[in-house]
Amino acid sequence: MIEIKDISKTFGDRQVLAGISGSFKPGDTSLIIGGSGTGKSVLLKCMIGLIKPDSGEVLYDGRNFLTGDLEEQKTIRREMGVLFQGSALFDSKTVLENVRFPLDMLTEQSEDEKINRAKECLRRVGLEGAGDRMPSEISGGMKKRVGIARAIVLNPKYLFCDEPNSGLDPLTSIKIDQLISEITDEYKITTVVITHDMNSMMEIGEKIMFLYKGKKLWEGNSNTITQSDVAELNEFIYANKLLREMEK
Ligand SMILES: Nc1ncnc2c1ncn2[C@@H]1O[C@H](COP(=O)(O)OP(=O)(O)OP(=O)(O)O)[C@@H](O)[C@H]1O
Repeated sequence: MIEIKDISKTFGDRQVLAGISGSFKPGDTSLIIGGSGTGKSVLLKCMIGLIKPDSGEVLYDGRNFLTGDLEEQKTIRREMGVLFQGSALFDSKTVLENVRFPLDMLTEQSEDEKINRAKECLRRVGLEGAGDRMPSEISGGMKKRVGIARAIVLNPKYLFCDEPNSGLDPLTSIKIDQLISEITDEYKITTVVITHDMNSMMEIGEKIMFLYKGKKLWEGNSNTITQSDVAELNEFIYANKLLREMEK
């Protein structure tokens, strides 16, 4: 379980996050949604320790990530998997080398153990046999899968995905969403996904948090999202639908 309490962040004279609180449960794929520039990525970065909030708390199963001692922070960091926007693969490494990279950096496992674990993760994301290929030789959807395999290679308790659907066609997007959701459920991971994608909201939104100008204006799930009486959320959904219609 991840709990965030009253997170605020200001850059210069611009307040980007204004007291955000909420919780995320194991086995749930929780979504953070909202328009461009509303603070989604900054919130995610505060949660994973890439940005220090001005105030507030981030608790990982009760452990305070921001004020805990360095050893504890390191332990929590090792329990996180992150799928970055654009997959962030190393172009000069093969698919298998990309997936085993966290094992090389953070474990003392033997060569065989690392190769076997990386292969196991590639198998889990449906890329068995693609280990020797280079990132430039595979599709965008496959790259996301490699990114997911790398994010789960250390068996994370917490998984963070920043716009996992960006740049993908609708069908591939759905498959990637399903994969993230299945893995979350299977390993009882606490997963937090930032997305703009309306399909994702309807398909995998077990918990959805809507941000608007740095504030949490609404919280619910895919069943309740279309019944909200929050005007800003309704506008966001409407704009999303319109965009989707125009793309057809
Ligand atoms: N390191 C930084 N320094 C200064 N301002 C920043 C920094 N990071 C983000 N911002 C600003 O904070 C605001 C929120 O940015 P953020 O990236 O969180 O938006 P977002 O909701 O993720 O948007 P998008 O969907 O377009 O990615 C933006 O105005 C951005 O310019």
